[in-house]
Amino acid sequence: MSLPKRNPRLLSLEHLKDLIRNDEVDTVVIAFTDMQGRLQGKRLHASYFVDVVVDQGAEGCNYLLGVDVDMNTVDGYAMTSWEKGYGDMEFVLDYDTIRWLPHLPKTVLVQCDLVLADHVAVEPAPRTILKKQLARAAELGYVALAGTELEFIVFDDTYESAWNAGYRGLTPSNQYNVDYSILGTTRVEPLLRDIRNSMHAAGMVVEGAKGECNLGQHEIGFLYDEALVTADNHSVYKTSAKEIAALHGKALTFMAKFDQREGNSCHIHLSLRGADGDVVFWKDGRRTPLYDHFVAGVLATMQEFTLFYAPNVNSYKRFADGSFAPTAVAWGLDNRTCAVRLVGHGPSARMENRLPGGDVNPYLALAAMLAGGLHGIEHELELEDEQVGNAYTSDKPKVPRTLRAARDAFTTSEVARSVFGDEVVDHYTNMADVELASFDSAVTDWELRRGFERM
Ligand SMILES: NC(=O)CC[C@H](N)C(=O)O
Repeated sequence: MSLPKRNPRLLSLEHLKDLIRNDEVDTVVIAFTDMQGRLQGKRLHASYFVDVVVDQGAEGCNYLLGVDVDMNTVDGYAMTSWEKGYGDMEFVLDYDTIRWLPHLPKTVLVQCDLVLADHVAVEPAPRTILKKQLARAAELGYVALAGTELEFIVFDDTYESAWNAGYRGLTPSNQYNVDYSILGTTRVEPLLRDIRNSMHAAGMVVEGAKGECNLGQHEIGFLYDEALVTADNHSVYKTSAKEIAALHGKALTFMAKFDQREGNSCHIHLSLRGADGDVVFWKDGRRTPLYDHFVAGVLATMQEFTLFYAPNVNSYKRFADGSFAPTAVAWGLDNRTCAVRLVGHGPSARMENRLPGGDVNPYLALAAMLAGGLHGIEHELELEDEQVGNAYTSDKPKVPRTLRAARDAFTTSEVARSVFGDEVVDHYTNMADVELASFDSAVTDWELRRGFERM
């Protein structure tokens, strides 16, 4: 077996320079993925990119790793604050990530790492966090292969009208459950096709699309790749899908739970390979001890690392019994009621983590799965017996039910502190604290509906 090759539709720097010289590219977006999983960065004129940025790099304010989703400056972060003057961090362009954004005219994207003035990596940056775990895996002789499966819900409203309506009374693009429905998905095909074909041209291997259960819910699947490539692709796809929906006059959401029907998941598939791509999870027709230790480690750390799988208040609304989203920390063979489902055999043997929702940060979730799995390998953790039958009604340990519970489990986790480091654990604990304080001060429409007249 060999490892996945670099996608031929990605561009080299030399090729990009030619395209700019021939005026086929006039805009270069440089961006990194922030804590919330968003692409943040700048649009550069292509000539400025070639003449200046390729040699000198670019900077951005370090508050980008210390704001909430509304871009409010908030307290509690060690690396960035008013006291520290909110200085710059450097964008280090990763020229292995140059790609077309085909839905935008003459535009390409370059993804970035973040370093401080002294060229030290910014520890709490999601891409840094994943790279650190990939380096740990490499030290042990392994490469991580991964795939992420994002679900989303499409509405026939624009983002602007949805915002102005307070997200009430929106029209989903399908009126009924379109799970696997060809007819139902054909209704949304102009948008889905545009996303699939754009992402193909952007250097991803698109498998296909299928309908899902909630009204207007769909999923576009991509082939697995090395974990960093998959996380990069995931970030680009998520932003592009929203941009393309907007071009179609529609809005789509990846939020974990839009309403009381099925939520949006982001199942993550992961396996290890040897450094040359050799299969290490399967031998002589069965799972290897290494595979079992890995899965045992993911399960052992699942509650402590749930903050990285379910980062928002809303993420926890998804964990409902009988919803295909997990509530039990259990593993099973092709069992969709468990948080961990083992699928495939031989070279395709892999674990599926069903915990993450569409709001997950792929770098953090992949880092958590790797950190947990490597912990299992290093400590040769024994894999418990598989869950047979319905895990929802089993007596298995439960997935944390709230962001507060996940935050407490994360911040007190010795494993988290040893594998991610105190700086990272404290940073993301603060992120959870900020979200919780904001949510605790909000009066929800649920409270108004119950309390305004009748209490
Ligand atoms: N495809 C599925 O298994 C459905 C997953 C479900 N939508 C969830 O939120 O977890």
